[in-house]
Amino acid sequence: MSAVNEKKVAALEAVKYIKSGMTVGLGTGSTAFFMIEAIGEMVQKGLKLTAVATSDETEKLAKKLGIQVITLAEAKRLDVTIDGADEVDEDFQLIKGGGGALLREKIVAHNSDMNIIIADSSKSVAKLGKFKLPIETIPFATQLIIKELEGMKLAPVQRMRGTDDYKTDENNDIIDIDIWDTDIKLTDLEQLLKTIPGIVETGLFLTTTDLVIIGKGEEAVIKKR
Ligand SMILES: O=C(CO)[C@H](O)[C@H](O)COP(=O)(O)O
Repeated sequence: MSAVNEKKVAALEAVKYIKSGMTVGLGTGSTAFFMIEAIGEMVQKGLKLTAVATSDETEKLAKKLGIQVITLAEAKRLDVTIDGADEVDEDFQLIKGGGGALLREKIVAHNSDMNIIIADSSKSVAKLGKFKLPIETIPFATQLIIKELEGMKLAPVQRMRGTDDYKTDENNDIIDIDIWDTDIKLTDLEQLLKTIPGIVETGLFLTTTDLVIIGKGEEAVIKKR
């Protein structure tokens, strides 16, 4: 079965956790797309919910499908957030940010009572780091941060869109780094990166995930923390 179908299988399983009256965090990316589409259908059939979007793209899609989108401040707290991931390991640790929405995604995850990650089977890994870890930086500091990360042997590469710097919804930059060979523990690496002024957020989501739903063939494999 194709990755696209596995994404859909995982998404359709995840929306079963949504109940009427909930405030739901909507993730970003091609897997989250199927979840948002399914929630749109549920809303059209009469389900009442409010949603907080993790990116401008998600907000646009949700509104188009008739989902009521509110701000995080209005929501105060979310019942459940469903989002994709670039990699997920056996300890519920993730790399996210391939789609560049890591900052809002991490804020929304932090403010959710339950976080469900949906992914196709290729995202399930024994060890994080084949996927380059995205970090979001303030443009004022980006070039100096790149130099610092080079010194840490993390092979930083600034993300581009064509010939322009890639920009996040917050108008920040993304630097993708290679953590595969680092012997620094992930929790320490996360802390270390956050001590560098100008790094706003990293794509390491180490503690927020409660449930992982992997589409494997026609089946949804559910893993609970
Ligand atoms: O973190 C993300 C966006 O910032 C996405 O969840 C991640 O990139 C996975 O995307 P996709 O479902 O398209 O593979």
